[in-house]
Amino acid sequence: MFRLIHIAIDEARRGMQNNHGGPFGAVIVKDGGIISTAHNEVLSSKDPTAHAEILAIRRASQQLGKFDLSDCEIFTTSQPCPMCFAAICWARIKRIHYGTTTEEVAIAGFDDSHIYNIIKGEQTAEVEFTIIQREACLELLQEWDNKTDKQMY
Ligand SMILES: Nc1ccnc(=O)[nH]1
Repeated sequence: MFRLIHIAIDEARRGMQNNHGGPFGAVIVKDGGIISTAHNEVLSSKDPTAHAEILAIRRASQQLGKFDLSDCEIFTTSQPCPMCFAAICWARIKRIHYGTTTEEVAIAGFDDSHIYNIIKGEQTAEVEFTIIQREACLELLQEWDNKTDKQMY
């Protein structure tokens, strides 16, 4: 348990020292064995979605050859941001072990809490939403619904 979070911390530190991104690391574990490790690579990969948890999920899925990680747990140095939490939900990971909280991460300059507040309806997003071509997009959904060989995930 402690060993696994320390692997995430070491990974985060390595990424931070190499200027790959912020101080974040993650490890995905199955039956006590490490499936993947990752650190934040937002800066080095110029990818705003390259959070440690996202990269760890991608690598674990590749490693295990499946998108369902319900038999895995994630160890992450900080409480996942809403994007990563959503990715963890899509991956069906059932247990998150984290070190620092969203509030502590915000103090370090990484403010996930405002996104959580937007989702909770406590703050308005600085993003505009407009609905366009709803009928055409509904048609697309209907096509999926009618598809007989679809694979749900
Ligand atoms: N929990 C996290 C916050 C920000 N970036 C990350 O990679 N991870």
